[in-house]
Amino acid sequence: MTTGKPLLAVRNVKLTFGGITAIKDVSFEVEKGEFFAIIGPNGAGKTSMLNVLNGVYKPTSGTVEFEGQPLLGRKPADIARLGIARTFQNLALFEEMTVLDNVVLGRHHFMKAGVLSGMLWFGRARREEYEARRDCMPLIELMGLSDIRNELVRDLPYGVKKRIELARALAMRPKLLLLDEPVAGMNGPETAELASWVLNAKRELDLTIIMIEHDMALVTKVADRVLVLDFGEVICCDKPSVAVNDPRVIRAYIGGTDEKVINQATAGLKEGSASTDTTEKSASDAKKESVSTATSEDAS
Ligand SMILES: Nc1ncnc2c1ncn2[C@@H]1O[C@H](COP(=O)(O)OP(=O)(O)OP(=O)(O)O)[C@@H](O)[C@H]1O
Repeated sequence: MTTGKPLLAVRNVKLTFGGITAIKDVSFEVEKGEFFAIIGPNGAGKTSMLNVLNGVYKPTSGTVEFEGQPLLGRKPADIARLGIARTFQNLALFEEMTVLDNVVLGRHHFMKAGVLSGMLWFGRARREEYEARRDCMPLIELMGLSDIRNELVRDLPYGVKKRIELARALAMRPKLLLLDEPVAGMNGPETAELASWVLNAKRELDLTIIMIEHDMALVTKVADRVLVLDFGEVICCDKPSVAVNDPRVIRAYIGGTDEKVINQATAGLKEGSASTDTTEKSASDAKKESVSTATSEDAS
């Protein structure tokens, strides 16, 4: 983690939809290199916040700065060009295209010829497409997708599809990666595996990450800090080990004050922070796998 100016500064952001206030006066900063999580009960304003950060929603008031530059008023594509990429809760891959083609799509906002002529494969588009494919190969290797790069996405398991989506976001060469519930719908081993790929990519590509996630076990394992929202307000912003002990956080999750229920909820929240062994081991395995893949491809 670095000191000095934050990579991202969100100040006094408010967002309303008609009579509904989704975000109320939210402020926080994210340092370069941080793994920052946003959690909170359903309807707390997490997705709305992510949509503000990548320009889909324009807040009613407040400011957002990325590397000292104002983000508000910019279109999502401009924000992507500045270095903020995003994955989605629901898979948004092209099932009838190959793994490589899907990842290359992440490069298209850098290309001048446009997606359609790129697909039709002529003129400048042909050269740009070739360069985009070449640029994506190290990422394909880093994400352990080399062996299946020419397979159709529709034939692949869900966990691999999530990894492809991650690779496509990385193809945008982001400085800040926004992850929207990356392990939603996954079981324990699938979650641990995807977490290892995310941590591997973060380390290798020097990324800063903001992740929305309901899985507290994952949050406590990977996040440096966690912002807890409830009804659009910040109720805690601290290390996961501190957040899971904060009575406001526990109350927000269980919606009551009964001592016995709070103790049970506390135990549940803390479970995730008990050990980091599985994720760290998997991350190191993932790294080894990607390095060995790259080595064997180089040799052939
Ligand atoms: N486009 C919209 N139009 C109207 N209301 C919206 C819109 N988007 C979000 N909201 C409202 O804003 C509030 C916050 O929603 P948001 O989706 O950001 O919460 P969340 O924390 O991401 O919830 P979940 O965990 O269920 O995804 C909710 O009351 C929601 O109904």
